[in-house]
Amino acid sequence: MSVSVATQRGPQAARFVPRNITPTEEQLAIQNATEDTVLVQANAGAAKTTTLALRMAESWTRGVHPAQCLALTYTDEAREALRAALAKIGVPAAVVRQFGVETFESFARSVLRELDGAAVPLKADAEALKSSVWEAIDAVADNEDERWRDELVIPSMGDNGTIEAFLRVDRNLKGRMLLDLDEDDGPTTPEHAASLGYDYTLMRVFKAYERIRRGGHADHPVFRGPFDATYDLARLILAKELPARLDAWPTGVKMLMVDEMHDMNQAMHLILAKLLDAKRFFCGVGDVDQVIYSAAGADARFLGDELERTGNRRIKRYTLSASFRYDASLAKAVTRFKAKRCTSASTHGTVIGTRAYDDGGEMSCESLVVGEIRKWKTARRKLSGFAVLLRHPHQSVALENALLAADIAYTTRGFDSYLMRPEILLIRGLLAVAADRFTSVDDDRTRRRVVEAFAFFCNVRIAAAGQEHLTQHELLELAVSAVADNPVILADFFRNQVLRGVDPALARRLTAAVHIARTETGPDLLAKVVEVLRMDLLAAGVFVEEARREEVMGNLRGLAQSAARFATPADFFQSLNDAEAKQRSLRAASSGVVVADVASVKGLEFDHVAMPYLRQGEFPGARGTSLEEENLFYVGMTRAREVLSLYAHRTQPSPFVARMTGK
Ligand SMILES: Nc1ncnc2c1ncn2[C@@H]1O[C@H](COP(=O)(O)OP(=O)(O)OP(=O)(O)O)[C@@H](O)[C@H]1O
Repeated sequence: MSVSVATQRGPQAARFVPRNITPTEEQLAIQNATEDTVLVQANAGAAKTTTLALRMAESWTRGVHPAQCLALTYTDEAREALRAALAKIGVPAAVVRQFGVETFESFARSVLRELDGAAVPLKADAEALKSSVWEAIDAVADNEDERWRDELVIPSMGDNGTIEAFLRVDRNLKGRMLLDLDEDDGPTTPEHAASLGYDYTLMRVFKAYERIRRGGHADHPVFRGPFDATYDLARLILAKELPARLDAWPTGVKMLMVDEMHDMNQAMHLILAKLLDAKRFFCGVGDVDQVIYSAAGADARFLGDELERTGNRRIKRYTLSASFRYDASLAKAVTRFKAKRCTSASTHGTVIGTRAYDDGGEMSCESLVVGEIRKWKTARRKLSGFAVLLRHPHQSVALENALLAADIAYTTRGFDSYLMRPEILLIRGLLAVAADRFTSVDDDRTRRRVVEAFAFFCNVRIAAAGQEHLTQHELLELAVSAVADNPVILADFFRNQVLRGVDPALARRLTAAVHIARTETGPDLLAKVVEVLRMDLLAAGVFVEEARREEVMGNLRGLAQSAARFATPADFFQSLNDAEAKQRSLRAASSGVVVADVASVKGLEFDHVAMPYLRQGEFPGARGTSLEEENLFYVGMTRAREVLSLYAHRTQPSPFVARMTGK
């Protein structure tokens, strides 16, 4: 029978004594655990990250150099949360810096760098990967050896929906490593694709795409997408091709940790299992109900017995039974919402408030949130302890406007301020042309981004006599800099480069949009500009993901509503510039409230969490799978320490609210 050494020795065995908290018996047991493989599965806020930090600090106190400790996570936010927990329990900043705290991806990149030889370019998003996907589609369409041509559905050029579907398959196949693990290593057939649950064409495209990405070399890709380093390293491990001697491999690491282990997918698991081939301590923590990346293959089973099944380790499970973050009332709400046991050990109270909001007026959602923040401010509480969590970025337009009008400083996480989103910058550019007032955008970086937005959405081809030796990219760079540095020439740039350098139909739409902005006034003006521009078509031309294209339209609807309050387009244009300047000065003066999407605060906590816009069709959103939406909501509500404010639509409230409050 295995008995935890910590239980035998008791709490006094711990050498590291934390600041700010008094560890419980359960925490001390993990802090002192001597088994080599420790797993902790516990509720949100039950001190998983803190206890991992305690374990790291204990090892350091016992003489393990912090650099011999490596903690891996999936996201940068989780990395940040672990470093914050180390600091909170009193580990000196210099020591915190020396601990290895990496994402699987950054770890994989650092290992592969040694093998790659030359640097492999990173293509960070769907827009950057798009051309390679089209190349792969062409390769599949042109393949004369294709045996199941009738089964292929080749999309037409420009169909971003295909790119989105492909990238989803790409991420899922790589996260799950389905093709790599598949015993049936023969050619891809329609039956084989169907048996794995994928579309045949997309599977063919995946194979072609990977050939292109590898450029004919097994071990030196031409580029990598956002999670490709994890996949490439996992493949090498699976094929037993990882060189035995690698300087970048963390041979000297004695302690290995994984935080937020529910984010693990097969590729990450292979890397972890390889790291655990060597004799080193392992502690992993997670919460199966916080799986929000299943599209990338995240699977709660990796918190199960996978390590025992695939390696020669015996798992010792420890528990952290109660949450310290929130009190019994919120723990009860978690029990109701997730149908699981959740208790609290918190010494502070948590108030859950629910307000009904209307579509506009004094009881609009943003007015209510602003009212709550004002109360918080009046009580002299820190604004940075107040987080407003949104399900969709477009919801920030009305909220940011309300915050600016109320002189409340804020920062955004997980998305840009709406003023800096490309579609809003394009509209700002058109209004600047119409009003001939580009000079009143006082930040040159914003002016650059406005000009770039023209190029981005309109696919402008720059003509420059005498500079034919330059590429389009270089010409565009020169044009952008020239206009940003000398804003009075925006109108010339628009007339001579944009209107002449784009498709004639688009030129007509752009001209019509500027004409409306010059000649018309009234509350519907901006909606008309957006309509005549056919922003939906422009968005479809550049954004791969449908959700992103919907965000564009959502952002513009929000902008049109804001515009309705202004007498003329010039006034509205000026108000956006003023808002930007005000946002900067408020931010410089004080750290503000946090406006974030839920995923970007996973692992973090705030004294006050506000969740606005809880309406049917918004949260849960129409798109996501219901379990993932439910997990997102659970992550959001469990970020709160003292106050959780929920704002539910008066006539169409989100069903999640009733489920958690029981009313
Ligand atoms: N023994 C303790 N006494 C009081 N507070 C504690 C104790 N241990 C941890 N905490 C506090 O409880 C809160 C939640 O801890 P932590 O963030 O580690 O939880 P978690 O389980 O990792 O959360 P999540 O599931 O959201 O990632 C933090 O404020 C932490 O400082």
